[in-house]
Amino acid sequence: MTDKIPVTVLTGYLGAGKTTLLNRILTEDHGKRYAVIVNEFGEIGIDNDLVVGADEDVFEMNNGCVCCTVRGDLIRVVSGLMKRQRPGKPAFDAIIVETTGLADPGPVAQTFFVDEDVKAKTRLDSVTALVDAKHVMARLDDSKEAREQVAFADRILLNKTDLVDAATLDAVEARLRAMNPLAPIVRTERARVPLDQVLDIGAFDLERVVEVRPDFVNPPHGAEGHVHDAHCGHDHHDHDHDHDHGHDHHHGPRGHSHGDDVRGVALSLDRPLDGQKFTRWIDELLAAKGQDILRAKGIIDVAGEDRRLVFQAVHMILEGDLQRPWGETERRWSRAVFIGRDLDEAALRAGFENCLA
Ligand SMILES: Nc1nc2c(ncn2[C@@H]2O[C@H](COP(=O)(O)OP(=O)(O)OP(=O)(O)O)[C@@H](O)[C@H]2O)c(=O)[nH]1
Repeated sequence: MTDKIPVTVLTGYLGAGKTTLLNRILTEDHGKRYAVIVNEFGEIGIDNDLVVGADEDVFEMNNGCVCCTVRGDLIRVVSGLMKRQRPGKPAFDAIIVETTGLADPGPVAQTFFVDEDVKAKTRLDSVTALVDAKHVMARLDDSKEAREQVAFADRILLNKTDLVDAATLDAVEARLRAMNPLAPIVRTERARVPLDQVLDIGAFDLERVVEVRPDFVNPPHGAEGHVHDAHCGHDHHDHDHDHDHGHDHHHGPRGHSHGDDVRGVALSLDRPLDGQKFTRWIDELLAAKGQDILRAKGIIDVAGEDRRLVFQAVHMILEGDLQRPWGETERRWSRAVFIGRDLDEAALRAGFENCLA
């Protein structure tokens, strides 16, 4: 048991603070080597690039959504990791999986029980959910995924405590507690938490999960959560995406929709943008449409600037700063992703292109 590599799954709605926690873990002086698996939205690779020191230890699942294709991806990535070795021991001390904000963590957790190879070498240590204290109430009302994430967690970090008052925090905590009576709730700002409270805590409780979801370890073919394996008689990676997974989303060529109306729009440009124009555009856009924009983020090539402008938004709350310089051989380009309801892709694209220097 103890020589199995612990796996921590980070879940939480769009913008709750998963990457913030991940970066905290990776920068802390712990002498451990972590393999990090991130879910990438579409092909433009923003998330991977926002993980500090993103290097050979960060692995991508390229699909932005944890439907069965990504579970296949996850099995492939984890199996690959297990084959690596340091002298006398595995190549990594632990694995951290950051799921997308729109994912139900159940299928990801399931991967560590269903695939024999993965099961033999890893142990699911915990599913930790990040919660955005400011926005979570509305999301618990309107998003099934947000509710699943809270219900499924072994540990909850009630994050962004700086953005709300004490009464709101108490109300949020009471609601989380009602949805998940067992998971300890830790209040955090910028996901600041002692790492021994989130890593290697042995919190995942299969019995509890099986009580809530009896099919957890062995969902039937065709059911949500089913993992295709050798017994299915078809190749997992090649199957057609249009068939019915028993849940309600599909992937388009650019956008990605989830549930009825939440979708993503990815934009990119190979020419530099005018920094002032871009700032004005994003400010005005969030002021006008911030209710519908659940999440926006991007890395911008600003004309006349050597550093990368990174912006992040959760609804109307925008943060942006100039971060590290572009590398000598790095491709300089601007990428942005918007995830929300009723997004007007053509208008977003036109607005973005209007910012060209
Ligand atoms: N005010 C405040 N902002 C925070 C806190 N934690 C994170 N943020 C900001 O919230 C935004 C989203 O944080 P991320 O860590 O990228 O969130 P995420 O869950 O990884 O987002 P997705 O992967 O897109 O779902 C960023 O701008 C963070 O700087 C906090 O405690 N307080």
